[in-house]
Amino acid sequence: MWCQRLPWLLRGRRGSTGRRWPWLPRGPGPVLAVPARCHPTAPASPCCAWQLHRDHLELRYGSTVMRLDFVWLRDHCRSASCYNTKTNQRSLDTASVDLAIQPQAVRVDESTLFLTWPDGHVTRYGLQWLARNSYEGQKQQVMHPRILWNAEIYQQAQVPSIDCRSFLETDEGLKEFLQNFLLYGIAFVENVTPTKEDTEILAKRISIIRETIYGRMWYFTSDFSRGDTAYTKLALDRHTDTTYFQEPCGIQVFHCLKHEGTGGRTLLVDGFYAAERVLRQAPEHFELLAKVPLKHEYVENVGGCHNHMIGVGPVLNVYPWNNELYLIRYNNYDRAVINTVPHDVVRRWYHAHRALTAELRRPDNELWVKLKPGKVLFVDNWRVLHGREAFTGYRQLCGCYLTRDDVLNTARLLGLQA
Ligand SMILES: C[N+](C)(C)CCCC[C@H](N)C(=O)O
Ligand SMILES: O=C(O)CCC(=O)C(=O)O
Ligand SMILES: [Fe+2]
Repeated sequence: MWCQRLPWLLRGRRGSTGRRWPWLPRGPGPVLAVPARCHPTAPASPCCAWQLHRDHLELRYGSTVMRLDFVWLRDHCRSASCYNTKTNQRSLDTASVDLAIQPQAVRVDESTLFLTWPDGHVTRYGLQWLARNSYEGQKQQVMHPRILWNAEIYQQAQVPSIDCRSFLETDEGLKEFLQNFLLYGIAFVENVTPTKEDTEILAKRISIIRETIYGRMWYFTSDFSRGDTAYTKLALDRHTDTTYFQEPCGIQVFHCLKHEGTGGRTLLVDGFYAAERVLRQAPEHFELLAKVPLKHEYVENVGGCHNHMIGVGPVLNVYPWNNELYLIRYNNYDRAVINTVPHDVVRRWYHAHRALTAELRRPDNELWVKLKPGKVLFVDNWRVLHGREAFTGYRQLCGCYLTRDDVLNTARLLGLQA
């Protein structure tokens, strides 16, 4: 094991003596002429040590140990001939790189890795850039910082609603709104004129509206104009929408324009909080919910509306490299026949689904709000489940779906991590 002999692993941080530790590659003879070594670095910069292997460079920078494949190192070259910094696009034809490529020479100073390739081309990498962009660096990072909540956590946080004018007219207002939205998966704008047109203006401030089979901006009342229980007065248990799309809608906007009657409160539940609890209590349940693909389906034949949508995917969708949850697909109404799961897994899946449902239904996870004209709710439909209480009387909601990429785009342009 080479690491047993590497001083930086024994000593933690590199000492201040500036002494070099020569290192010989192990295994069946040295593969490259370049000797690996731990280099002295400026006192303030993290220790850097490196070692060459047959097909990759192993580099320790601070606490990150990176294994950088030679083809990867050639492919990501940021030199003027390989990368267009005006368009931020690769110009290098990756298919022209020899898949057995090895650098001819390697050098590291306190901030930069220099590689010379067999054709004489020189590639430079900032060590910080490598630490951020390596697989190991990504693994340590979360893609989306979030605050998971139950009702108490959310209420105690006293997340403010953003005033409509500040949202529409200032970057600060918009940024605060988006920060709340990214952290909690829900956010409110208040003092909005209760019309469909004004709601559309809000939506367009952060995103492109995602047109679906329900239209672009939709209005709905309990008139059963469409083949879905949303268009009735019945209670709706917690769910995410459009689970029957290959890519469920990212965000849902709700604006209650009118309600003359009783009931009709909106229920919000942080699906990621519930999933996190399942992970802690029964990781095997979490894993099953993340692995077993299911179908959701929307079959409609009402009036002139004929639709048949199918979406396939697990209940919990995680990034494969760090297991971070990014999408929950949970809609017991729209879940289709389970016919993609082998016999011996079905029962285990039902147990896992029950465990998640039990968490989602814990009363302390339920946030109940009464939507009022003027107050617009944005829900992260990949994370937060919504439902509603049964109601009486005339109730009219308007809203739309947003494309997730465009909301995140706006957030990034304002300097937020999204
Ligand atoms: C929001 N809007 C009323 C337009 C549509 C409702 C869609 C309801 C469907 N069961 C689902 O969960 O996707
Ligand atoms: O009526 C409501 O408050 C919400 C209904 C619903 O779930 C939906 O429109 O997606
Ligand atoms: Fe819904």
